[in-house]
Amino acid sequence: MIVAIDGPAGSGKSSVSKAAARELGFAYQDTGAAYRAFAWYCVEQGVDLHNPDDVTDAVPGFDYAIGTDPDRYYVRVGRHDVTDDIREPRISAVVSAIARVPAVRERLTAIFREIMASTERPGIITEGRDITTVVAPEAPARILLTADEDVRMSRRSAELAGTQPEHLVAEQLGARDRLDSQVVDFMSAADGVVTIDSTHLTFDETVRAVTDLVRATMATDRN
Ligand SMILES: Nc1ncnc2c1ncn2[C@@H]1O[C@H](COP(=O)(O)OP(=O)(O)O)[C@@H](O)[C@H]1O
Ligand SMILES: Nc1ccn([C@@H]2O[C@H](COP(=O)(O)OP(=O)(O)O)[C@@H](O)[C@H]2O)c(=O)n1
Repeated sequence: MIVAIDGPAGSGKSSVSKAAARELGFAYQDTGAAYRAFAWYCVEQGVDLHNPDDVTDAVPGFDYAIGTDPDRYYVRVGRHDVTDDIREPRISAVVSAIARVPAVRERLTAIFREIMASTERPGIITEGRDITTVVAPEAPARILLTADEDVRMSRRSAELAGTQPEHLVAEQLGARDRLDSQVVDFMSAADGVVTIDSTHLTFDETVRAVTDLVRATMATDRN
């Protein structure tokens, strides 16, 4: 059972997908982590992030691993555990530049599909920006998770509490969404994609909306 979830930054994709996967006994795949890990790798290698040819040349050397057990999340590049490093503002600030390079999207999409195909659990929730439209458009359950921009910004500020001034977090989030929107459309639901708007929902209510939809889809599939 493949569950695809897309949405803008701070809409709750990672936290909600992880909690829903835990409840359903599913695996959880965070695809944004792969883009962040590739950005980290390019920075380490001294690649000019704004030169698409240089970024493309870095693709074959990218050795990536991610934990898909919602209780054992990790992200590795080669021998390096980059789980925390990829969340740093210096990576958030440059990830959109590498995410627009076609060779990067092609390679990462292939990795995402391999991970979905090899899960040993009864299902996997994969979340990102283009999962419902490009990576797994055939998934039986496809969700666009949204929330009003000011709500998303204050949730992300709360997560980063104290590490960065609130206005900076909001500016970076808005700038990243604008850049990312030039490459994939994650603000409107494609045909057959169910929108869950969490603006007025609690976290638990949002998780419930996802698990209810997945269970209903599984019940329909059985009949
Ligand atoms: N109703 C809600 N739905 C989703 N997330 C919520 C909600 N209320 C609060 N949050 C918090 O907002 C944050 C969303 O961040 P995250 O899951 O990283 O989003 P994304 O992966 O889309 O960037 C989390 O800290 C989450 O706990
Ligand atoms: N399927 C995806 C997932 C992420 N991304 C890119 O990866 C970046 C980081 O994604 P993320 O999901 O970790 O970002 P947050 O929403 O958690 O802040 C995004 O800003 C996009 O540039 C993408 O292009 N396609």
